Amino acid sequence: MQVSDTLLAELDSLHPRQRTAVLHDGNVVLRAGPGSGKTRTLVARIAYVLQTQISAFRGVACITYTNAAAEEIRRRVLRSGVRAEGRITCSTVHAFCLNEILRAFAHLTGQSAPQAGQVLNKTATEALLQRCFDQAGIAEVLAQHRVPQSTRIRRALACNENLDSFDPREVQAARLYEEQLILRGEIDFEAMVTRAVHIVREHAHVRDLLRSRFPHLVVDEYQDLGGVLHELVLALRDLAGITVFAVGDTDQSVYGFTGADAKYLTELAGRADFLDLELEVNYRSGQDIITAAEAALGLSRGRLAREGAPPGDVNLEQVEGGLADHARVTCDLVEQAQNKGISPERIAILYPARGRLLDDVRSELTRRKLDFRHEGDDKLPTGSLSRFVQRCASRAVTNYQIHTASGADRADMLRRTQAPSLASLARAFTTLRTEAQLAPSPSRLFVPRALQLCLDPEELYPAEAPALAWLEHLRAGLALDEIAARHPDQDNTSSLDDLAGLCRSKDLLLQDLARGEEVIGKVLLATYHAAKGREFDTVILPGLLQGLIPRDVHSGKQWRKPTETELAEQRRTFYVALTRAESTVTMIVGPGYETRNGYWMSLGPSAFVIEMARRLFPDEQT
Ligand SMILES: Nc1ncnc2c1ncn2[C@@H]1O[C@H](COP(=O)(O)OP(=O)(O)OP(=O)(O)O)[C@@H](O)[C@H]1O
Repeated sequence: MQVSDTLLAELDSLHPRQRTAVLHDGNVVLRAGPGSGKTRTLVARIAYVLQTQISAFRGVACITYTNAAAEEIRRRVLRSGVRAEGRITCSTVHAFCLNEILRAFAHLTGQSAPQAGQVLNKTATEALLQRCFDQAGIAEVLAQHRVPQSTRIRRALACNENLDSFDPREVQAARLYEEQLILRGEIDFEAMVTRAVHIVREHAHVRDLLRSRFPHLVVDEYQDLGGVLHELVLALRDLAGITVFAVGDTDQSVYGFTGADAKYLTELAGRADFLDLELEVNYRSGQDIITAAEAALGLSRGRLAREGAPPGDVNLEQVEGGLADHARVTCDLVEQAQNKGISPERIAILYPARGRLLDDVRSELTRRKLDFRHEGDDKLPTGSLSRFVQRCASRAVTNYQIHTASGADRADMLRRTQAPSLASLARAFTTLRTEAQLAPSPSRLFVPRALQLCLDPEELYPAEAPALAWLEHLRAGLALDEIAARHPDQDNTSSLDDLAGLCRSKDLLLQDLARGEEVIGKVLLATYHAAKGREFDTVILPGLLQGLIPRDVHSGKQWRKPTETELAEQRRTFYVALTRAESTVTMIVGPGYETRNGYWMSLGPSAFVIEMARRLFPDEQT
């Protein structure tokens, strides 16, 4: 089979080791540091496999940590000139297990696929867990504060791991919870994976069907996925014979609190049937940034910047007062960067956790009229129906922009557009209807036609149009309420009403619904965790103060000092934040901070920054 020119050019531009990973005829583990091109290699691998290794009737399954990452990878594969629509299934592990295993094969295993409202949402999950906590006699802590811990226990149970380190009452609550799910015929996120593993292990014909549909499986951010996913990958590899391509970085493992463990990546890499490759070049950051980040991590990985890359700037700003000073300096730095011509979306302000620091930075940005987007504000409802609406909004905005552009720009915009295609929206719509067990549409053309009417630029819904009117149009045009009422995912049941409520109360514009669109022209304000996998020209890290990072951990009852393991994980999140920067990273330290209750904590700069400085400048007094 022939390789397209775009893919050939991409293969040519890769480092020989990246290329080896793409072309290897077998399982691969690619372990590499930040900015080393893991995602780029993964995208090239998917494109290469689709184009040359498998027939047009088969596809590649790609598992990512977030929906946003899944969408980004899908887009990048489509841009590589590969005819992949319908052949690439990019989703989170939960969506993969639910849609591609449980829903797809439930009927072959004597079980029924989840019915209306049987896939629990967050609120229902917490309520059920609370009942199990009550039954297990845990009165001193609310279950909603122990969800990550319960997840860890459930994962350990599913993998038959040692449970001695857990509170036996919480283990009992987790067991009760599992029993309740089965009794009630319900399923939640965690159970999707364990049940999928069970089905794959127990049913040979399911394995055969999975292998013929997806002879290749690609997994991103392997270090952040827990033991159950690892079991699934091993079952797909060893029992179903699916070829696996996994990428990850043990130094960027930051979800240990939910049971993720980088040891699974190491284990996979140690297997004889996997080619274990490492990449050493960091294509993102200058050498000074790389060296500083490794000093912060406390591990000398010896990674190198690409040849000829400027060294980058690593700055330390010291303020005299509290968090208001951090906010002021942060905004000064944003203004200076913008004055140098750096576009707002290439600047990120990253913070360790919500609290007064975030409040102060937010108010100062607003006061100075600096346009920013805080990830976490105005959160749109979760769930596949809400996501579908957002993707339609993205298409509608893009349609309008293309429609109103001049002839020459139009061709360029069509080439560069990241909005989902009509075909992929039609497919997502059909999937939603099928999942809701609604009759198929009257004709093959009905869906694209109905969608086109809702997204038609002649309707003149520009990016700045009020989102509510557009949403009502879409709801009616595609009878979305019918889906909401019958869909198994509780997340979908009220999401249309919730979306409409948000549009009304916050006067949202169409561009606010269009995923990704709103990032343009705005500085990003996000947590270290949310910045994972992304890159910016300039990164500003305010609030590097002892007590904020590293910070105490809430154990459900009270605050306590982090354990060694938790401390190491917090250090890795700081490392992740530092390594997002291409040219400049500025750390802001000071004598202390005031809490939301008004107490002054004078604990000085973060120990992570002090340790980093000591490693970088061993002869100087810090
Ligand atoms: N061979 C290469 N030549 C030039 N640039 C490259 C190469 N490989 C990757 N890059 C660029 O380096 C940057 C980082 O790549 P990518 O996001 O794939 O890295 P990553 O390993 O996934 O990073 P992280 O783990 O930090 O998320 C991107 O801008 C990418 O285009």
